[in-house]
Amino acid sequence: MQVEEYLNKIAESEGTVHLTLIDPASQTPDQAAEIAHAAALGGTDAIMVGGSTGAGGVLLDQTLLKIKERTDKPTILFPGNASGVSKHADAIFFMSLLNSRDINYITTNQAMGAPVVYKSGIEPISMAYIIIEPGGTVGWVGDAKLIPKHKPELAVAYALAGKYLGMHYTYLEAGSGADSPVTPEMIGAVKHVLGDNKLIVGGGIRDGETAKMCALAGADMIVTGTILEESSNVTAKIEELVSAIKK
Ligand SMILES: CC(C)=CCC/C(C)=C/CC/C(C)=C/CC/C(C)=C/COP(=O)(O)OP(=O)(O)O
Ligand SMILES: O=P(O)(O)OC[C@@H](O)CO
Ligand SMILES: [Mg+2]
Repeated sequence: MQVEEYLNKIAESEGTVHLTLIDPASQTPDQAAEIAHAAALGGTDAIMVGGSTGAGGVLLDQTLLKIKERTDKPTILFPGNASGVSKHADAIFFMSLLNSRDINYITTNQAMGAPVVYKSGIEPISMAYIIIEPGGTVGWVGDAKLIPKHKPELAVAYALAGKYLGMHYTYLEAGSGADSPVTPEMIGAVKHVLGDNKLIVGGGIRDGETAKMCALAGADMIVTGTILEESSNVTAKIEELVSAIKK
């Protein structure tokens, strides 16, 4: 089954998907594989692999190969640029940073990466990637015109643009390690206009309560990365997050 279909079925049947983000630049490939294995034991639905700086090439390939040895969960590339493409993944969030000022993050990296995706046969999942205040590393690297935290109507405008451009998924990104996630108001307003299109929320989600708030507000999928890099018991942390968001 295609990864996009797999994720949609979980969102529709279990309420919300949990996605584990692993940044290849944050640990060795073996350590990344252990995190992925522990996350799978905790009930995560898929493993996203990507980072905004230095997460491409051999390190990315090795990280994906080691993860594949330790879990059968699908691996989905979360690319920081065209070097974030690898044939060793199952799928790629083929994303455009819609509120970027820099064409390289709107279409150029995508055009440079597309032939590699085509040749590798990995599954592209189209995505509108929208950066919300504070934005973190990705907001700086992607030169985003940050959407104010308390202006849901601006996020709605970009989400609708992505939908009308044919992008299947919409990602509201507060930035890795953000001190607080996107607000429930913004999540609800965006999900309302998306209808069946899936909404992903990530950035600053550290516990089950916050994840539940995002899910109840309308998020179809929740991403956590930093908290797992910092956690001494990844399986327990994932169990906390998953039990909070599943029906
Ligand atoms: C589809 C293709 C081939 C490329 C898309 C390229 C785009 C649009 C990238 C968006 C901008 C960007 C830099 C995205 C990176 C996404 C990501 C992995 C963010 C998390 O970055 P971390 O490296 O974890 O942040 P910290 O360094 O703060 O932990
Ligand atoms: O690292 P955290 O804060 O969990 O954010 C996950 C993802 O949204 C980062 O791009
Ligand atoms: Mg990171």
